[in-house]
Amino acid sequence: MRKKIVAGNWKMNKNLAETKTLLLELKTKLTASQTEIIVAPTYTNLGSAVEILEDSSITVAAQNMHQAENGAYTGEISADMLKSIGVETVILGHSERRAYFGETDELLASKVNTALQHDMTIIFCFGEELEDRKKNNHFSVVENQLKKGVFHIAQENWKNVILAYEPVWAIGTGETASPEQAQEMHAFIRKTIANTFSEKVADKVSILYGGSVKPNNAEEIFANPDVDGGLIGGAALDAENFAVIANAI
Ligand SMILES: O=C[C@H](O)COP(=O)(O)O
Repeated sequence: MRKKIVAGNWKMNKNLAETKTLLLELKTKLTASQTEIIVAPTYTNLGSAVEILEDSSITVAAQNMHQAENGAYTGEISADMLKSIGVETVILGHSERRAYFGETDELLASKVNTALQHDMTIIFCFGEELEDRKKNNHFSVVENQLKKGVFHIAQENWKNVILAYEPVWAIGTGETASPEQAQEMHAFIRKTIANTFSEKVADKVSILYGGSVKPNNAEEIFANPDVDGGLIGGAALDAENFAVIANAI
């Protein structure tokens, strides 16, 4: 049985006080959830988030990390730093990191390696742009991102991998992939993993959908057999909305 996961990527939102308020609201609203819940506040609030969620089943992820162990990389955060405050999961490859911070497939492969060497769980994001879909290139773009970003991972390390398919045209736009488009792509991803590794790896890996998931569309997206949950942006910033989405699986 694959894990069902709903993760909230808070991006650059919520100061410390706001973070504490939202986390306390989530703790009260999500007590009965069977789904694995992950929240990714900004770096400055990760330590507080870990403390606040200590007695709950909600876990904390970082939104990014550097590939080096340590050194002269002003402004960067290492895997060891994250682990030292109790953060065991990291989002890598988000389209905003790729687009605004020049993160390439090669750089991401290196971050993936570092995170896995530290026994962290990665939420690896990828997805095509609107132009790719219009030209019917979306399958090859996604396959290429997977090949370059995660297909070098040793079979035994796939237990620490969560994939997040996020079509760039659906992120923060209010436009979402239709349930059919999401299922079609997720099935393609799973088949590609089965062909590259094994049916067992493909069956086990959770593939999340991200891109304008809201309380009113979560259920139909999550109902697809190859959609194992969601990576939620805007709607994760409100406890009520996030709880509805988390309970929609
Ligand atoms: O990481 C989350 C995704 O970028 C989705 O964001 P969104 O739900 O605001 O479209």
